Order: sequence, then structure tokens, then C-alpha cells
Amino acid sequence: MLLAIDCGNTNTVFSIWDGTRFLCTLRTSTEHQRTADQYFVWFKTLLAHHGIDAKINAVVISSTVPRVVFNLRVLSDRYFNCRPLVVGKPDCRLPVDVRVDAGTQVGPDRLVNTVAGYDLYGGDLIIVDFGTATTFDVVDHDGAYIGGVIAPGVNLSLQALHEAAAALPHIDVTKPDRVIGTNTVDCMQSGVFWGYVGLIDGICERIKAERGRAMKVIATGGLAPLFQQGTDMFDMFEDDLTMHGLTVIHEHNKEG
Ligand SMILES: Nc1ncnc2c1ncn2[C@@H]1O[C@H](COP(=O)(O)OP(=O)(O)O)[C@@H](O)[C@H]1O
Ligand SMILES: CC(C)(COP(=O)(O)O)[C@@H](O)C(=O)NCCC(=O)O
Ligand SMILES: [K+]
Repeated sequence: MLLAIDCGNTNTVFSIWDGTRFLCTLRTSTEHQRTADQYFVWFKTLLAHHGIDAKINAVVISSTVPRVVFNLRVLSDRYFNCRPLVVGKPDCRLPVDVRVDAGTQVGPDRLVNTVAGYDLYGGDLIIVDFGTATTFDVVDHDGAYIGGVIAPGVNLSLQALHEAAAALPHIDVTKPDRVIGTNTVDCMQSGVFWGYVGLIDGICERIKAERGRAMKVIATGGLAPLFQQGTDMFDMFEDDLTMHGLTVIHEHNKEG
């Protein structure tokens, strides 16, 4: 079975793929200090809790945090007796081209999203991923990653507002009923929610205009369903887009 690991700047997700479906998905915070032994205790405990007996014999990793990869490599080697495939490393082949400025290190999550989007929906895509940062990945007609947009993530924006302004509390993002807030929290929620809706609509419109062609927009990431309530820009919502891309990349590299 395949263990697919998607490590973002905030959370690290482990999913077990049996070749047909994901048996379970486990989430932990991203910390580069976490050792291979710590990962394994956490992993084993939760698998036992869910009653899953998984024989892992392959590992594929996408990490936006380079420092965590070392301990994940040790985990693969020590506990699963295999060498992990790490997206973005020279020995990991991708089924799509990457057409960006020479020397650019594209976030592996964005490459994986591109592969997944192209596999599921073909080319001419905009993939919006709500993570620590909100990324817009642009996929050409032939599946190539051709660049995109990086915007501050929703929670990062709220955190920055709270940290920079003494009178603004820490709040969670929700959809306010009205645009005009009549108290501090409602005003902040409106700024972030409707501001973000404007950002999503504006950036997708401008990408489409710049490309001069019809494009499908796929949304992914935990906050995507919330923003779907404020915009009709998303054609599809995919919860497991990155995980799906990791399985496609694993298959592609098996094929020799
Ligand atoms: N369903 C959700 N509802 C509310 N906040 C969420 C949800 N999913 C993720 N978040 C928040 O969004 C931010 C980004 O999380 P995540 O998508 O795991 O980012 P990354 O992939 O960059 O690690 C975090 O602050 C997380 O707490
Ligand atoms: C833009 C990102 C920080 C998003 O990461 P995430 O929100 O998933 O943690 C990551 O894709 C990254 O570090 N990219 C490198 C620069 C680039 O993609 O061009
Ligand atoms: K992201």
C-alpha cells in the first residue's frame, strides 16, 4: 500500500491508498523537529484506533517545508523499508511539463495539484488552493504548469490584522450576512470574507482574460467550501486534489 504525505506550512496530512481508494486520512501540525519515531508512534496509534492493518511498501511526499523531508525520509526507510518518492527532487518524474522562469523552485504542492487537475479534468485550468497561502495554479491545454498567483492565506490575513492592530481581536473566518458590519468582529469578518471573494473573482477573471480562452476553475483546501458560498467562480470542488495527484505521480514513476 502507498502512504501519501502532503506537508503544508500549517498541516501535514498522511493518507493510505490501497490502489483503489484512500483507507484513511490523518492530520498533524507541521513541525520540522518531529522525528521519524514520533511520526510512527502517532501513525500506528491512529491506525490501531481506526482498526486499519496497512502494509505500507511505498511512500510519496510533497512538502512545502524543505526541513521536514529529512525526518519523513528516515520514517520511510526505518519503518516501511522503502525509499520515498519526493516531488520536486530530480529523480521524481512528472507527467506534465513545468514552464516557468529558469531557476524557479515551484512549490511541490502546486505541481501535484496541476497533475491531479489535468488527470481529472484535462487542460486549461485554474486551481485555487486555500492553505497557509492561497495559490492559483494555471494549467495549460497540455497539462503544463505555467505559473500563477500566490496570495496571503485567509487565516494569515486575519492573524496579521490581529497582530498589527491593538484593538482588533483574533477571530475565525465565517460568511457574514451583510457587508456593512455594525461591530468590530462583523467589520473584520466582512473585510476578510468579502475581500477574499473579490480577490478570488478578480484574479480568476484576470487570468482568463490574460489567457484569452475558456478555463475551468477547481477549488481545493479546507476553506474552499466556505468561499463557495460567496462566489460562483468555482466550477468544481475537490477535497482530495493533492492526495489524488500524489497517487498519479506514484503510478507514473512506477511505470519505468
Ligand atoms: N475546514 C476548515 N475550516 C476552517 N479553517 C480551516 C479548515 N481547513 C483548514 N483551515 C485552516 O486553514 C489554514 C491552512 O490550513 P491547511 O489547508 O492545512 O494549510 P497548509 O496546506 O498550508 O498546511 C490553517 O490555519 C487551518 O487551520
Ligand atoms: C506558495 C506556498 C507557500 C503554498 O504553500 P502552502 O500554503 O500549501 O503551505 C508553496 O507552494 C511554496 O512554498 N511555493 C514556492 C514558490 C512557488 O511556488 O513559486
Ligand atoms: K496553498
